[in-house]
Amino acid sequence: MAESLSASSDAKVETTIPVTLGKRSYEIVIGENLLASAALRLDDLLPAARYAVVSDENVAPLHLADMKRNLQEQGLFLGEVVVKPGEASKCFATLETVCERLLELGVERGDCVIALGGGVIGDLAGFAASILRRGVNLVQMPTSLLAQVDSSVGGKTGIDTPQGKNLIGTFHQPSLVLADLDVLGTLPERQVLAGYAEIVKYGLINDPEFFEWLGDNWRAVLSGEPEQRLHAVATSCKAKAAIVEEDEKEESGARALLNLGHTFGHALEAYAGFSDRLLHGEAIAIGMVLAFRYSTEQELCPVEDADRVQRHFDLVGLPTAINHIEGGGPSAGEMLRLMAQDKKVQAGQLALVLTRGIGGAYLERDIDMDDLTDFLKRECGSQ
Ligand SMILES: NC(=O)c1ccc[n+]([C@@H]2O[C@H](COP(=O)([O-])OP(=O)(O)OC[C@H]3O[C@@H](n4cnc5c(N)ncnc54)[C@H](O)[C@@H]3O)[C@@H](O)[C@H]2O)c1
Ligand SMILES: O=C(O)C(=O)C[C@@H](O)[C@H](O)[C@H](O)COP(=O)(O)O
Ligand SMILES: [Zn+2]
Repeated sequence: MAESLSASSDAKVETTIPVTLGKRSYEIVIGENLLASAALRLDDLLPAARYAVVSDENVAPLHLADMKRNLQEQGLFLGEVVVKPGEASKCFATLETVCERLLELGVERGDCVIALGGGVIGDLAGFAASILRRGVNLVQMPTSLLAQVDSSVGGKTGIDTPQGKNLIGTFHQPSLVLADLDVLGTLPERQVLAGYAEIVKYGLINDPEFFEWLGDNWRAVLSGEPEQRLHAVATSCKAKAAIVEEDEKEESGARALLNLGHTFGHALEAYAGFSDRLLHGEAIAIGMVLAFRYSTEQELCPVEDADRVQRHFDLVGLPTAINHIEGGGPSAGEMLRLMAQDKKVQAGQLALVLTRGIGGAYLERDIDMDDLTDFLKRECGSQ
């Protein structure tokens, strides 16, 4: 295991990963029992701040109490905003409710919003924090596997609109990420699998050894074996931190690699109405398989690699084809219309993260739209 583990005072393991971004640098702390002791860390980090927690109706009853009590004891707790769970909360209406409630609680410029939840809460509360009084502090306390390995790191915040995914948002880096592995114990199995898709993504982008390791250890990662879970979360966070450090605002193309599978996946999520019909991790599992299959058709990627990726997702129980979507998927035409909203589009030209094989992702701006249309007609099983 590559990450350095250190025993904290109560002999729990934890590892800290720095994200080095000049004045916006912060740490990702991954370990056990972190939420209960969060108040102490926060006091060291932002000594003058008070805290308002944004969470959802699933997470708050399970995981808010200890942290809230700690903060209350020190007179640092401003209050909580609890929204409905699920992707549908990443919308203007919920953003408005969250912002207004945070203002009513008296969150000031020097105060801090804590995002306690999955990626939906991280993106929504992060966005609210970035626009409230033109920007207040943010601490990410991710409670889903997906949020611990991806969404809590890197500063992308936002909401969805009917036009597409994450089309309204900001870059707003957190001051700290506290990924408490214990809280994953209450996460439903379907959500664990969805988070696993983003873990596999790091292997597929540029780390074939990690993909290999996941091939041997996926059961332990999914079932929550502490050593393997920690290794998977820490490897993912290190990989994401390195890319974000290189290209914080997705300008050079390096960060776009984190979008492997997402141009297809986001279009599928929009088609499914940003609902439980298709979770983000499920959509990007299908999207990554499509990116590999299209790369194979373009004679960029060995067919064995594309087959291996699909077999791995099939084996773990993630969807791997458009017709796996509950209720059916979009037509090729609908897919292309939704993909055209992707934020990587420049001068109307679609860009895709393609691959030369496992670990060989790259950003391709020269997409042959006839080839892509033919590919999608076959994948969608329709015009
Ligand atoms: N900002 C980024 O860089 C980034 C990266 C990846 C994904 N995302 C976004 O993240 C979102 C997906 O995140 P997600 O998969 O965490 O979804 P989510 O926030 O909807 O959480 C998944 C479900 O699990 C529940 N939950 C969360 N933690 C729990 C726990 N410990 N115990 C019990 N239930 C728990 C939630 O209430 C929800 O029902 C998408 O909107 C996606 O676009 C953002
Ligand atoms: O952090 C990034 O950069 C990513 O692309 C990570 C993705 O997993 C994540 O889903 C992100 O929200 C997608 O970003 P978007 O800019 O395509 O909306
Ligand atoms: Zn994603």
